[in-house]
Amino acid sequence: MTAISYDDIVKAPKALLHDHLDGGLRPATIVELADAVGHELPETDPARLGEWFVAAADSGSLERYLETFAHTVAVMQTQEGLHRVAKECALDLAADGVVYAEIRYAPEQHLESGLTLDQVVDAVHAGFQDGTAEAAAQGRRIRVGTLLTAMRHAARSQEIAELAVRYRDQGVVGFDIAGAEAGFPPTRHLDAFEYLQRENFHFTIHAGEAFGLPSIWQAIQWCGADRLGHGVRIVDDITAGNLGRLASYVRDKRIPLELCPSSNVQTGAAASIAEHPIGLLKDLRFRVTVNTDNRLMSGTSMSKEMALLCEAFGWGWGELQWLTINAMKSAFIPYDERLAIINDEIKPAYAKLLA
Ligand SMILES: O=c1[nH]cnc2c1ncn2[C@@H]1O[C@H](CO)[C@@H](O)[C@H]1O
Ligand SMILES: [Zn+2]
Repeated sequence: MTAISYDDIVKAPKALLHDHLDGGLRPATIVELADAVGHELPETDPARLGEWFVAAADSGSLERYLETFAHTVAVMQTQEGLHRVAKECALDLAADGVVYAEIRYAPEQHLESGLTLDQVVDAVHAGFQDGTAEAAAQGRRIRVGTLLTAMRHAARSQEIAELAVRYRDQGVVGFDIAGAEAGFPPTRHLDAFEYLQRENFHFTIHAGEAFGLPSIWQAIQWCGADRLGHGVRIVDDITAGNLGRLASYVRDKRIPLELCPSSNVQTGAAASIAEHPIGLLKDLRFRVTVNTDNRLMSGTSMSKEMALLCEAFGWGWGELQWLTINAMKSAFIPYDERLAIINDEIKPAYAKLLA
């Protein structure tokens, strides 16, 4: 099999389920916005600032990785800042060949200058609308939905869950919790998850990234998560190819794993891409998806993550199609819309690549 080129991967349609809005800013935009609001940055040259983020996030600890977000969240406190970041996010993903994306952020982190939760969501959605329209005008079709995240150390999850449901017909497709995992089990937010289930709404939970099986078990069996954010530590329940009860449940129920290889290497959840459990989980036919998590902090993109996996595991178009269809099957938009993207866009494009 001939190796696939990075440029060809960029052109192939891709689907992205796990990407943080505040983890994907363009360095040059951070510099400009920080200047406007008087926020002090560790570097003011865009190229060096980009390198600073990757190096600082390359810490081996989720807690230290998360500290870098202070500099992105600081410049996302106005409607203009939020609008610009969302618009550029849609444009950057479209330019990378992403045709479907679910982008998450925590509205409660953007209230420091007096915006209301509704103003935050409205500004982000206007940005995504303008970004997708501009991408379409350039001949690139992308659909973007948002997930509203509640911070797991905070106590606003019920409020954010209600906000997500209120905006369900205006671009919000799901809910999530994020932040430091150890010490903050998902059951702290059980009320919010029970509310979302009664509303027939969708949610994913960051679990099994910096903490192991108990976190995954709670996310699924107590909270009812539709998908697992990361979930990579499910391998702790697999011994020499034999699945324990929790790993079996996750595989049998086809619970999607939102795996983020580069991010996991930075936070110490995996030693390297080549040693990342994604290889094993794919061979065992879990519902594996590939994601960027934070493009800025990992210096990555969907195409880069896929290229890294092709290089590490010898994967080709067959595997990339499988990952892409897995992601579309696991998306939070209605079934008929998912099917249309799979049948009208993904399958025809990969059929040509596979030919
Ligand atoms: O991989 C991750 N694990 C846990 N929390 C994360 C990760 N990436 C980002 N955030 C957190 O989610 C917030 C909202 O987007 C970010 O501000 C960051 O604190
Ligand atoms: Zn994440």
